[in-house]
Parts: sequence; structure tokens; C-alpha cells
Amino acid sequence: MTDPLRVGFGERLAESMRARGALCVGIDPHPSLLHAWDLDETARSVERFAMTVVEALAGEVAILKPQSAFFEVYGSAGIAVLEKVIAEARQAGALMLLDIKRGDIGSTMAAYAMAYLDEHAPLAADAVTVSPYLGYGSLAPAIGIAEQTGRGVFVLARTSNPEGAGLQQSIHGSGDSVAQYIVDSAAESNAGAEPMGHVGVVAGATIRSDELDFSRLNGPILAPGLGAQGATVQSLRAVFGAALPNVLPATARDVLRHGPTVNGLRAAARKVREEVQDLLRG
Ligand SMILES: O=C(O)c1cc(=O)[nH]c(=O)n1[C@@H]1O[C@H](COP(=O)(O)O)[C@@H](O)[C@H]1O
Repeated sequence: MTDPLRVGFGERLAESMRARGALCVGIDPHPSLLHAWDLDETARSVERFAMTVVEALAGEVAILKPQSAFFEVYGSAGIAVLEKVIAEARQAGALMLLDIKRGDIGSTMAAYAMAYLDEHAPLAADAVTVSPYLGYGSLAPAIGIAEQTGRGVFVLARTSNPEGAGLQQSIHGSGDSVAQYIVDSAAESNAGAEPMGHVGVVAGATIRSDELDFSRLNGPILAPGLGAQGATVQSLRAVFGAALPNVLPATARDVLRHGPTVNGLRAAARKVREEVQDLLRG
């Protein structure tokens, strides 16, 4: 059980980015990372892995992002670990973005929203990732419940993987690309919100620099792809331009490979965070 949140997600995230710098680190217990950390592939080891990341980074980075699939692999034991990780990290002062990439018809979307965004949900995080493939409008229950409970959603717009381009760059009925339509729809959902709305978008740090116009969006832009997927902090300026202050660069493996020590993880995250801060200053 979590307390009702009185301040909206956009405002909480903006404050966290201001105080801690703009960086999201993924909690992705890949089997290869578990082995590199001298752990086996069990729910117990996943707990050890995730809790080490929480200990290292809950007070350091703007937001942490556990990827649900890496926990779901272990069935109910893995979900129990995920529940514990979210609760303890939030207790330790972290904002938690649960990466679930869910999307469904509106009535089922409402059930997903109750599972992850309702204040009484055992798996309630501060925000979740959602997929708009069933239409932006189908996400309305999640956007609505998130707003009521002080939480947020990040809508996939232009993902970091090479396979995303064909579908997301194709032309939508509005005349813009599908990805641009998602960005503009998120902007509409956030209309009037200060300093940032609770509806963010996901746009990979790996995409071309001329693909999207973020100028109407007053919401956060999650930018995964740094490190393991080939994007660099330097490439963020070209991709996001004037929208850079709202960009939340994200990385997982490139930091996690510096475990298993708390100090190793912290030093790696600080290094990326400083590069991002330099970029924002320069
Ligand atoms: O929604 C996401 O988080 C996401 C969207 C996207 O377009 N690309 C992407 O890589 N991600 C997630 O971000 C993380 C990237 O991990 P690394 O490639 O190890 O930095 C993974 O958990 C992905 O599932």
C-alpha cells in the first residue's frame, strides 16, 4: 500500500531532475549481468541484484526504471521481488518508473492502470511505460488514473530499436508521422500543466535528429539507448535540440556492468550524469 501523492508526477520529476540531474538508470537483471555479478538465475539473486542497485542509486539519480520482464521470468517469486524493490526504493527516496509497456482496449487498460497506478496497488510505481498501438485514446484510463493519483505515464513514440522506424515513421491520418502524432497527443493531454505534465513520451537517443518536433510538448521525454545501444550523451543535443531540458536520458547495462559493488555502480552513474550536466550547461 502506498500513500496518496499530493504533488503531480510532472512536478515531482522536474524537481528530482533539478536536484539530482537528468538521468534514469534501468534495473534490468539480464542473465548475463547476473553471471557477471557472480549470481545465479534465481529470484533470490534477482532480489540481491536489484537491491544493490537501489542501495547504490536510490538517492543519486532522478528516477530508477525496473524492467518488469526480467522479474516476471521467475513467476510469482519474481513479481514478489519486484513489489519489494519498488516499495523499498520509493521508501529510500527514489522515483520509480516501472517499465511494463502495456497497452490494451480501454476497459482492460483501466485494469492495468489499477494494477500499477492506483495508490492501493501492491505494484504501484510513480509512473509506467505504455504502448499506444491500440490508439492513443485507449490509454485514457491510465492517463486519467495517473493524474488522479499523482503518477505518470510514458507513451512509446519513437523507440530506440532499429525495428521501430518503419512503423513509427509511417504517416498517420493526421498527415504527420505516427511518432509525431503521439508526441502531439501527449502535449494535448498535458495542456496547461506546470512545470511539466504527467504524460511523457519515449523517444530513443538513437533516432535521427530531424525526426520529431517536441516544441509543443510540456512533458518529460525518456531517451533510452545510451551506451549498450550505441547512443552517446553528445548525440542528445542533435536529437532533442531545444527540448533538451525535458529529456531524461536512460541507460541500464552501461551502468549495471560496473557492479556488483555499490561504489562501482555509483561511480558509473555519476559519470554519465556529469556528462549530461555538462551537455546541458554547454
Ligand atoms: O521504454 C523503455 O524503457 C525503452 C524504450 C525504448 O525505446 N528502448 C529501450 O531500450 N527501452 C528500455 O530501456 C532499457 C535499455 O537498456 P540498455 O540498452 O541496457 O541501456 C531496456 O530496459 C529497454 O527495454
